[in-house]
Amino acid sequence: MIYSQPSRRANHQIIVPLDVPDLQSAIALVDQLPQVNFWKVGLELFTSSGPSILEILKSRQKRIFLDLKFHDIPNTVAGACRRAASYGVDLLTIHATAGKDALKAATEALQVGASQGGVQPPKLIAITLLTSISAWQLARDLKVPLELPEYTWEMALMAKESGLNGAVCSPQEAAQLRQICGDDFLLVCPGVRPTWADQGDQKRSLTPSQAILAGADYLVIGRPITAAPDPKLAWEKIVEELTTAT
Ligand SMILES: O=C(O)c1cc(=O)[nH]c(=O)n1[C@@H]1O[C@H](COP(=O)(O)O)[C@@H](O)[C@H]1O
Repeated sequence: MIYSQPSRRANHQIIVPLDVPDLQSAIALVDQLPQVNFWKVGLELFTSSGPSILEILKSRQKRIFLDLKFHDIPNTVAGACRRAASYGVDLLTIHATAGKDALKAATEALQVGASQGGVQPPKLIAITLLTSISAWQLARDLKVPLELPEYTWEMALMAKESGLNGAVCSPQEAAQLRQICGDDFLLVCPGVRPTWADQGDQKRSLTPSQAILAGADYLVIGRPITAAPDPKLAWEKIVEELTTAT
């Protein structure tokens, strides 16, 4: 089944990563692209600058995807999730391969952390398989005997059964995950590349319009926008593509 989203939502469906080395560069990017409603704070920026960027984004009424990709034993993951939930962010990531016990501990810890912080808990979404991994690498390097699509379905289903709100998947798997996991399971797709952008290290990509038509709720699009000669123009081209496609 093909899903489509109302076009007026196009500029709310794009999440732009702040993949920059420090707070100053992050603020400069946020200032350069006031049209962006949803920003992602990931490992590079959080490692260099800690949580201060979160308050800055909130003071500008931006939505926040805190992409820390937790992957550890249940007790450690739960502690990290309690702290992360207290920040009042919208989305938070954990690797599905942390396993069922860690996923369940994470979902429970979010409730505790959010109530301690007096905020709403974030939606917890599981990384199924990084979009930089090809089918060949999955088999040869990671020694996974399942076919790649099946592996991602299994990871998404485990996440759903463990009480998570959604998954991060490549747009190439979005249509099947939507069918398998249902309409109320969030699908967040990185690895999105307009036809005019470089692939970079992404191995399983589709265009923005293909990803939305496949059933993605949100698209994470970084370098095609942030490394473009004119980031504002690149953003507008992608919004236009989404608006005409849906
Ligand atoms: O969790 C993520 O956001 C993520 C998962 C994944 O499987 N692949 C992936 O690329 N990402 C993130 O999505 C962003 C993609 O950036 P670009 O490749 O520049 O569009 C980066 O910030 C990655 O950390």
